[in-house]
Amino acid sequence: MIELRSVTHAYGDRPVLHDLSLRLEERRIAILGGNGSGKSTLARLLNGLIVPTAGSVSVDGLDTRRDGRAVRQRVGFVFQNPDTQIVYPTVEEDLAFGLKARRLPRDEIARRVAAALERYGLARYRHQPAHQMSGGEKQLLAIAGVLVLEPSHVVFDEPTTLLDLRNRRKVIQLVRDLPQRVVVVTHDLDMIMDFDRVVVLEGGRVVADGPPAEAVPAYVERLG
Ligand SMILES: Nc1ncnc2c1ncn2[C@@H]1O[C@H](COP(=O)(O)OP(=O)(O)OP(=O)(O)O)[C@@H](O)[C@H]1O
Repeated sequence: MIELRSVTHAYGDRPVLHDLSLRLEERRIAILGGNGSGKSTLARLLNGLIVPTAGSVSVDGLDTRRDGRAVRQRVGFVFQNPDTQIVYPTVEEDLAFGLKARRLPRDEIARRVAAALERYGLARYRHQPAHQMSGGEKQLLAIAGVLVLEPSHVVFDEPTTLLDLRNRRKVIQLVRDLPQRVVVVTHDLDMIMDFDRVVVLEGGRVVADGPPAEAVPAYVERLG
């Protein structure tokens, strides 16, 4: 479970999240909100990429401020732009990078990389330079690079924004099939219609929170 207790976050002296308290227990949770409402800030708080100015965030009882490293191992984070995430020249090396950093045994790394290449349809790109892939392929690689680490929660920041229809569908299906808890920041309403919970932010505050059938119309009404 991910829990936020009275979380306020400010950049400099400008607060962008105000006293948020949330228990994220459902399996698939979406964060909706207009531009600048604080969605990415909230997402980054969930895996300790940033820590709150006031209040606390915990993941399975681990505090992001105190146990940042352990939290980041539990909570995978997929950035909107895969270029931020891809670090290694070839697809295969990129997938192995995070596993090597965790000092897993060599044969375990090879096994996990081979399985990920297969599962995410990347096998034929194995030896290709990652920077030569298309935007959609890179997004899949970035997602695979996070999932290969087998996190117990996965946070996605606008995963379908840069994708064409085909890759968008692929990513939606992939997210749908994940066994982990997923938290998705998105503007893509189709993606979240079967989610368990939708949290709507406006001006750094929660203005709607419930199943998609309730929260999405509330969001659309507020934006319109
Ligand atoms: N690193 C930063 N330094 C200063 N201000 C920031 C920083 N990151 C975000 N902000 C500001 O905080 C506010 C909330 O930003 P955030 O990225 O969390 O919103 P968002 O809801 O994800 O927006 P969008 O839908 O446009 O991506 C914005 O006004 C933004 O300009």
